[in-house]
Amino acid sequence: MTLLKLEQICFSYPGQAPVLDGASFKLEPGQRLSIAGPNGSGKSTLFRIALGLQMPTSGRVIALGQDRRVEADFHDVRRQIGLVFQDPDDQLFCPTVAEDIAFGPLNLGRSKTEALAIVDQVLTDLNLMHLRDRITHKLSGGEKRLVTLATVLAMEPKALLLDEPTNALDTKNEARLLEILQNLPQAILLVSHAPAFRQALAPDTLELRDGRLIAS
Ligand SMILES: Nc1ncnc2c1ncn2[C@@H]1O[C@H](COP(=O)(O)OP(=O)(O)OP(=O)(O)O)[C@@H](O)[C@H]1O
Repeated sequence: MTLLKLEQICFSYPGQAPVLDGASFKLEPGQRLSIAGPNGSGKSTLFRIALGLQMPTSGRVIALGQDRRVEADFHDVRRQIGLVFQDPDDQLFCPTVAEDIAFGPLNLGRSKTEALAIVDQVLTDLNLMHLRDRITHKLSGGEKRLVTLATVLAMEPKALLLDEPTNALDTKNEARLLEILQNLPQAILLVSHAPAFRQALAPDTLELRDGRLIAS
């Protein structure tokens, strides 16, 4: 089953020229796909539309085999397709790292013991156990980014939408993140301005130009 299919998406912010003007793509299970395009071309907007955080003016969002039209249609989508936001501060809101990672599993109905076991497992997998009890807002930018990925992986999604995941990472952590992502089973849709990172993780690239996605 195709995980995500966007068909002919059009979208404008009020009083502005259209950002998206017939953008289409699809993401299959296990697929790795990049979206490239200049600043302001609409990449983050496209991600938000894919998860129902913004509604398109026209076009179809088909996720996990079903048409998604209204807010309620997207609750299940957001559980199964994890978005790692461009800015970690949009995603981390609990006092500690462990609480932030536990939030998703608790929300899905896991017990506190189960959620804490998931926290430890995800942090161990990402080699981040040393951050477990840190105050989230006091983490460095790069640490926040890795914790953000942990919060999403804790939900065991089928796909990851990654918006500029290498932002704020030093060379060593960028290489570590790449290795982690390369070994994940999930489908990945990557937005990145770093050509080498795209090439290594998801060389199959669509270019967002004039509101449309074109194979490059
Ligand atoms: N909430 C908003 N209200 C009005 N305009 C917005 C809003 N969010 C984004 N825009 C505008 O829409 C356009 C697309 O923005 P978007 O963030 O989707 O681009 P992007 O391709 O992700 O950019 P970047 O590569 O810089 O992250 C830009 O011109 C931006 O200024």
